[in-house]
Amino acid sequence: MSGEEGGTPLPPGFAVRRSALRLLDAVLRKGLPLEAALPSATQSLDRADDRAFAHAIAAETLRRLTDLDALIDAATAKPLPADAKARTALRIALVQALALGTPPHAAIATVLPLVDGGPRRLVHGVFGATMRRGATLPSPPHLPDTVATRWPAAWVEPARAMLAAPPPIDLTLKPGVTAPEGFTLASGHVRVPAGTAVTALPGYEAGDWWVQDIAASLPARLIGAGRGHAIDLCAAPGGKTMQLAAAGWQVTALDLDRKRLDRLRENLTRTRLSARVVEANAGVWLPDAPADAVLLDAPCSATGIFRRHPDVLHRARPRAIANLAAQQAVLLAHAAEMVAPGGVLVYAVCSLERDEGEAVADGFAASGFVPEPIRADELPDGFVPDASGRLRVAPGTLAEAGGADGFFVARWRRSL
Ligand SMILES: C[S@@+](CC[C@H](N)C(=O)[O-])C[C@H]1O[C@@H](n2cnc3c(N)ncnc32)[C@H](O)[C@@H]1O
Repeated sequence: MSGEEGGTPLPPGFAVRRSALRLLDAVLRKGLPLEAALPSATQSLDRADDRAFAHAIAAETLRRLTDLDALIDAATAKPLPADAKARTALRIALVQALALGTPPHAAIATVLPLVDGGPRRLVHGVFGATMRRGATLPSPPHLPDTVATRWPAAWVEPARAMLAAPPPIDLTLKPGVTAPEGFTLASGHVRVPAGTAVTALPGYEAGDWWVQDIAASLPARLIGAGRGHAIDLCAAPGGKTMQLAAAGWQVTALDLDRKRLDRLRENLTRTRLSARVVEANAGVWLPDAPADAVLLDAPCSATGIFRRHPDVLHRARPRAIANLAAQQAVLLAHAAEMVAPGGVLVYAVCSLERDEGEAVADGFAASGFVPEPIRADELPDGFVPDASGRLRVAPGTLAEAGGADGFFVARWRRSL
């Protein structure tokens, strides 16, 4: 037994489920990223494997939330409120029994102490009825209705398929290094299978490469090689900074998050690359002299990385997207002030939301800037610019090779 509550012994494993419930509460009620909620939601768990299991339960629940809720709603006469503790407890019990291989008796016994009285009887009854009728979870999972109706219809089935499969891991290589064994989608790139322990791969200690989805490597690829000054705005943890430094630029890497900048510095140290690191707000800071290239990888809803972080599908609500879009427009206008005549400006977001991508680029109107259309021959096979020379990486891209994160990239040149 793992303790007592009100004189009743608690079953082993209860504390893990309580942490999973706290994680789901943090994401679904408070709108926090799952990763950010981990330290406080799992602080009562001493063992790393318990913390990892609580994380896995919460992540799988978020991946399958729409289908879990459909099972719960099918078994309740009156729908439970979205934020009812009984609904969250049921989600945790059902996801374990139907997706994570936990024996049903353990799945229910470990969540029942999360709820009292009537709700406890309800959780017990709904779980039992659902299991007795042999319910299963569909594969691939369904997207939340809000997302499925907001995204273009053609994205929905490819996105569901992406949600079903663990994503492969992409490595960006420093020029001239010997690549670890893997599949190559572009020059300077290797794809290794999902779940690979990357720190054990050859070249990790030597800093020959870093983890970066192929789509995330495109904004810096579209700046190319150069000898001048490049400013990487919103740079941490430094994937694009390392690309630019490896491509010959003198890089200024700026971010306002000190902890993420520490990770950027660690990444530079491991890869033996260099950049000037600045802790500042990209909406306020200005360089001493304008730069030859400015890359703005703006803060966004991150819906493009939903297959690694399914919480984004539930946190990207319309108001949050509108607020981010307003912030992105301000940051882009300020970034333009940092570009020297003749220099290049690249805007990128790992978002699948039109409002954060195409609409922000449409609204950019700094004088002296002309669009520099992205050409198909600048992109790895499988990526195609749109008719106006901007790049939308949508669900379904590279589907046969394991997919790619969602991204939007636009490019301008300062003519004067
Ligand atoms: C999409 S992530 C950047 C990923 C990074 N470019 C890379 O390739 O590794 C967005 C970053 O923006 C930073 N950020 C958010 N608002 C900012 C602001 N106003 N000024 C500077 N950095 C900001 C966040 O701390 C976060 O590190």
